[in-house]
Amino acid sequence: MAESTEVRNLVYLVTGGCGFLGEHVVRMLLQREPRLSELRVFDLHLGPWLEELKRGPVQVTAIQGDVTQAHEVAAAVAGAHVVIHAAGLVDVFGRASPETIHKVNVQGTKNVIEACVQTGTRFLVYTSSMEVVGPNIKGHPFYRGNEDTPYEAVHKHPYPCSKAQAERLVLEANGREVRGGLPLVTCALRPTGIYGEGHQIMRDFYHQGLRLGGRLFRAIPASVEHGRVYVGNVAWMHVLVARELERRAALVGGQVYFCYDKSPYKSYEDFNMEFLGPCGLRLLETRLLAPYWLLMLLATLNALLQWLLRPLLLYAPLLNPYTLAVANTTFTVSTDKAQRHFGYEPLFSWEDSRTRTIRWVQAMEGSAQ
Ligand SMILES: NC(=O)c1ccc[n+]([C@@H]2O[C@H](COP(=O)([O-])OP(=O)(O)OC[C@H]3O[C@@H](n4cnc5c(N)ncnc54)[C@H](O)[C@@H]3O)[C@@H](O)[C@H]2O)c1
Ligand SMILES: CC(C)CCC[C@@H](C)[C@H]1CC[C@H]2[C@@H]3[C@H](O)C=C4C[C@@H](O)CC[C@]4(C)[C@H]3CC[C@]12C
Repeated sequence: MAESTEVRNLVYLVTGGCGFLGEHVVRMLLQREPRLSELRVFDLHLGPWLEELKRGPVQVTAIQGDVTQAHEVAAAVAGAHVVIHAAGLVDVFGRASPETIHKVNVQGTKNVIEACVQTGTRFLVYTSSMEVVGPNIKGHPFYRGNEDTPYEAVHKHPYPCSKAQAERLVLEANGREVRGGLPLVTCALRPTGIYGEGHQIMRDFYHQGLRLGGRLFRAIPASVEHGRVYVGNVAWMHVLVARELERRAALVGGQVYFCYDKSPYKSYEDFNMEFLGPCGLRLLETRLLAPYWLLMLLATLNALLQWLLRPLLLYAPLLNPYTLAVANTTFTVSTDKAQRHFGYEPLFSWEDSRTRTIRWVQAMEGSAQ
């Protein structure tokens, strides 16, 4: 809990503050940023849970707004000391058009940067993604890499393209003069696959398992490692780096940091089973039944069906050629840059992260327990 002895004089703005990660960032700020006086939560869709937060010592201001609307962003940013820009359109399933993804993720980020410059806000943390690096569509493994590991980043899909462009804009804006004459200080955090309470895809896998009589079928070889990080630790990294941006501006400004913790390196499905297993699901081995070529065929068929059905309905299953390539390519990070630069240590151990996530799955409606 925040210590009451500190002077509360800082105003923070969290864009996307009602999303999966955003909600954790909001709650973490309230618990762990003792200098906070006002927390502005900006989102296209406001969550009802915000109401309960308004009873604490920090003024919580809910702002229903759209990052693609420059004037709405500028109004929300004006007077804020720090902006954590987590709003984004996370879509690798073809639900939104490439134009919409670009508008929200790239134009939205431009609007946030310009708002900081115009209104005099000096500190900006951007939630980027591992996808600005990879996995690339060539299937090159990124094995326990760090921020300096060379990798052929090839962006074709609209989502990673947009995250890479937005990240570049944020980093290039570091040092720009903001209203009042002082320099803007920016950095970007790159989470790998985030998991934890509120994770929609985990929810989808769980419900799919229940529909299949408590079974899930292995599609990805167990040897493919996929980087995962607990949402509470990603939120903590945001809070910590936001706090340190002023004190360590010369070191942290313009930098990128992978988000990491002590979560084990496993395949995407084996990792999910760490939570879904204790909730009653089993992962069945089907390598002989579903070889890679068959999965690719199904993924391509899904893409074709999506295109054919688009005039009638939205068909957007989890499996498509892009998600198959991401899930089927090793991408894991091993780094201590955030620890060296701003003293980050994971707040939640792997055991805590696992327990919290299992409890959340168990509490879901229709639980197998
Ligand atoms: N989930 C992951 O595994 C993951 C991994 C790496 C990076 N990220 C990044 O983290 C950020 C948060 O992702 P998330 O998983 O919490 O997704 P999410 O969809 O749960 O949250 C995104 C939030 O942004 C809001 N938003 C979308 N369009 C908006 C707009 N036009 N104006 C204002 N708000 C808008 C949504 O309403 C939502 O609340 C994103 O920038 C995403 O790219 C996520
Ligand atoms: C082959 C299928 C059975 C399995 C499909 C799983 C697939 C939906 C998963 C696998 C990997 C997941 C992505 C990965 O964890 C990292 C990110 C980065 C982040 O910025 C946005 C989400 C995303 C793309 C995950 C989406 C879901 C993926 C592709």
